Amino acid sequence: MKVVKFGGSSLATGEQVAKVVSILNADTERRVIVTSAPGKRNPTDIKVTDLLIQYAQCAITHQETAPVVTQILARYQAISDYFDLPNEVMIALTNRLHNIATTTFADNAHLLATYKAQGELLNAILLAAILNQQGVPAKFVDPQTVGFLVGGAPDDATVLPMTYANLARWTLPDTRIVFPGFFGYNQTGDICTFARGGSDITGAILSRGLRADLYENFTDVDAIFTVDTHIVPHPAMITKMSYREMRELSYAGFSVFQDEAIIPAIQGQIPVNVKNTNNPTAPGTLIVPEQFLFNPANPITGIACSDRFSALYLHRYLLNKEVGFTLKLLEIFQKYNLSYEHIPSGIDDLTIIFDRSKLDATTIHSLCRDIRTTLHPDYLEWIDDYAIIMVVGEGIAHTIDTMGKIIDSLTQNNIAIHMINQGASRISIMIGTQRKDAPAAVRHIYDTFFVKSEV
Ligand SMILES: Nc1ncnc2c1ncn2[C@@H]1O[C@H](COP(=O)(O)OP(=O)(O)O)[C@@H](O)[C@H]1O
Ligand SMILES: N[C@@H](CC(=O)OP(=O)(O)O)C(=O)O
Repeated sequence: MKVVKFGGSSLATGEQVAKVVSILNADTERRVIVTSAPGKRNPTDIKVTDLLIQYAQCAITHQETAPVVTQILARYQAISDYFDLPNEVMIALTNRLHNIATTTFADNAHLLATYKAQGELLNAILLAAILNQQGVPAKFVDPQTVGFLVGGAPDDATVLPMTYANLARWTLPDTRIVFPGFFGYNQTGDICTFARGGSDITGAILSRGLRADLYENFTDVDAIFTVDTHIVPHPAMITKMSYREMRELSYAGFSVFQDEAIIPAIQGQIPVNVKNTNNPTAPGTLIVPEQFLFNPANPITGIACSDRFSALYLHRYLLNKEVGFTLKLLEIFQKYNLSYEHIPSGIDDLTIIFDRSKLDATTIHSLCRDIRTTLHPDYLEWIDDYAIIMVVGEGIAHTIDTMGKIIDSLTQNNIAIHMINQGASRISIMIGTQRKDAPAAVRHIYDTFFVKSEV
């Protein structure tokens, strides 16, 4: 049995949904289908999830909601019209979208989560109707009815362990299942969503819970590329990679697969196949456990780059001899309810790397003030202009010259390295640079390890 997730790009229009129907028709093992909300139809389009956020914001601020509701419904109507579905389907979707406006929520965070989740929910109802009309018996399943339970923040949920027990008890019907991605229910029955891109997580949870043979993740590219195509045009494709390579690369910028989604797949040892809805016979990228031989000719699988980080640099002589310095620092972070991403350190220096999206200017200001007064560093600098490049490959642990080659490729091209750290995982090397230097740095590293690209 396969769990198949279709991303927003695969469900954005009637034409795309028709491709989804053929993909399902081509393989009866594709039993559990996870939907995203309709995504962008062109680069300037707005995803339905973003329209739903606007809808929620209008509701919270008591502004008129009719224009955005019309825009959202038009997206589903266009798909419904493509298949000439009976009116009842759109009436049901319209009622659901209007009904949430009359629901009472514990707070605005829960309101926002419920509004956002409608994108995948309505799309799952619509897709089930389309499949039935196209002769593929299918049933919409609400996550609540099978005990798909989550905890944590309403907009950043995590799956509860009992979900797996609930899924193990579920006997799948003979029809296909259409299951909305991106959200679950907490134990008080409120909708909570995963982080953005989280339909990938739903697919991985279902794959593990239902012990699928394969988790197919359909998107709009033939495979996962070795590097961002905006930086290197026509890069090499990754045919096979390990779970932990995917985890590191998605964390550092490969947005094609949500970075938390690999975890349930690892726990269940479910292989993941990223494939293209627009070219379904292409083999795509297979993500599997690490027990396969790496290519000795190239230890690198991919190079990711992200500028969503900031760094706090601290210098104090004899830091290495001072007991409790890092503990006090971590206590300050705890006071601010702040998690950090990495802490590379030297004898007298410490750099703490944060996810910039979790911090505002006021917090940064008072955090730095607290550190100065509590820890008296000789030098403290907040570095907003920070990019991280992650060079990832199972082969890194088996070679001795990879780090040297990376450093050479950057220094020979006058790119200043602010931080370099061979990850504790032994399969990644992290490099901090100024943001402006990051794309060129990625290109030079790529050209060192892969066939030179056309620029
Ligand atoms: N290394 C990479 N390989 C392939 N695609 C990538 C990579 N990094 C980022 N992407 C982007 O991920 C997109 C697919 O992910 P996403 O937009 O979430 O798709 P979906 O709508 O299917 O969920 C691709 O169109 C591409 O722009
Ligand atoms: N629709 C949600 C969840 C998701 O996974 O979407 P997509 O499959 O289009 O990345 C979002 O936009 O975040």
